[in-house]
Amino acid sequence: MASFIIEGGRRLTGEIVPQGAKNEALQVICATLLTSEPVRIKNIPDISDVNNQIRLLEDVGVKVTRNAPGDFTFQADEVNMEYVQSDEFLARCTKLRGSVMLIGPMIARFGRAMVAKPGGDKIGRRRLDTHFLGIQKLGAKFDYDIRRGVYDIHAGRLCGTYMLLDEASVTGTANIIMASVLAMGTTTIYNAACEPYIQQLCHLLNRMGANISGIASNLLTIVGVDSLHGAAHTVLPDMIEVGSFIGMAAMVGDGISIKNVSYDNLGIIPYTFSRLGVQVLRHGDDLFIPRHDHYEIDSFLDGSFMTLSDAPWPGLTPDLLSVLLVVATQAKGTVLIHQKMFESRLFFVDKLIDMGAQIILCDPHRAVVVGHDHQIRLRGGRMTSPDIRAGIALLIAAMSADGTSRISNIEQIDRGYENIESRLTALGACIKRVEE
Ligand SMILES: CC(=O)N[C@H]1[C@@H](OP(=O)(O)OP(=O)(O)OC[C@H]2O[C@@H](n3ccc(=O)[nH]c3=O)[C@H](O)[C@@H]2O)O[C@H](CO)[C@@H](O)[C@@H]1O
Ligand SMILES: C=C(OP(=O)(O)O)C(=O)O
Repeated sequence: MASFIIEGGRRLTGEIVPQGAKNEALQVICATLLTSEPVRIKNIPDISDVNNQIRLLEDVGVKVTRNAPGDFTFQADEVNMEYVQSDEFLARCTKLRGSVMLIGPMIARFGRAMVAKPGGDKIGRRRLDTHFLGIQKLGAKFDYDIRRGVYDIHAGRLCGTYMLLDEASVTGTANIIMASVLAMGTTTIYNAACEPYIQQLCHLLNRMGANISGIASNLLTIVGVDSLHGAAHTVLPDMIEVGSFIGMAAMVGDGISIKNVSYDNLGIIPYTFSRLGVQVLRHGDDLFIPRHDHYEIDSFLDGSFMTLSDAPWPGLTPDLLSVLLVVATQAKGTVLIHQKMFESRLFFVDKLIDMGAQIILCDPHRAVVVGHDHQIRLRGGRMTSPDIRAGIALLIAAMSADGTSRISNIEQIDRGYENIESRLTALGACIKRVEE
């Protein structure tokens, strides 16, 4: 276990470059299993979730070559399907959520996959119905092994079909797409998730020879092909990291440029920060966030209180609500943060309340934040990072606070933010990593 010790009150200034997107990298790495030819992927972030996913592929025999930092070639020409069934492999899969996306490509190409309960953030129920129902509809059979607690999935060649997903699950959609690209006939997925992560996966698969149309919409049509070939791909900047940096710059910045953000793929994120009164200035593909000594939360046109809530893309990603909530603690005004998708992601507000923030946790999904308008500063304290996004939100709170803070369980932050302490220290933060 490691902790961060943070000296609060420093103003940060300079330029920062976002890493490649974690959630996209987790998908496209799995897609390399769909061909025996080499697939080269650039801008892969050096974070623990993605490194674990790469290790899983290596474990099953995929040849992984590191061409340069963040630039890898994967070649799945000798996959060991015996090892996929081992307890050792299944235990490793439970370490991260992304491992669940090995099912789609494995069942499509090898007719066999195994899955135990995947890991990832402990943020409430995270069901897999959408994944399983979709892959079953394509013709796969699921047997549950009670003794081992794993699903054993078998199939001959999958058959394309129409399906209306019960929810626009991100990893579920990715899994079904990867299962259907090699199926016989046409698959139509309605109520598909369409985050940039999914769009990027589809573009890569098309470059590998797949036939996917409807990309960026919630209606995808996939005409199955007999085989896929090698291709190259570059992962987009991580929009959640960009959003985290916007929030950080608003709270503790003295003028911060966020470089090469791929603005068109940020969707509603910049606008959402502007609703809290944060100025997000666009210069080409960079963002500039000026120093904010004061920012004021908007109200709706009818004068009612602002609400920020998550929704499937192109709505607001749930992964930024924790950061938005922290930013609101120093704004002028009141906002309701409504986390609709996950039921255990707002409990971290207790720590912010201990630091002096004015927050009412109404229920597990909703918190009302009454901003201090910079009249009262947060106080440093001891806290633990319950999940990846609460972790970064607490780090931002600690950087803005008076005094010293200690955040433990920072392995959660390491899951999704590359080398965060040195990147923020380069901007003027005072953050030290200590092993416990
Ligand atoms: C590895 C990865 O890519 N993880 C992301 C992925 O997780 P993941 O793919 O696991 O999340 P899902 O999209 O499946 O669903 C998230 C939760 O939201 C609920 N739900 C989902 C869709 C919907 O329309 N309504 C609804 O309520 C689901 O029941 C579930 O409880 O998408 C989540 C939702 O953007 C993000 O928080 C995660 O960072
Ligand atoms: C919830 C998240 O990740 P995961 O789905 O990998 O747990 C996240 O990235 O905020």
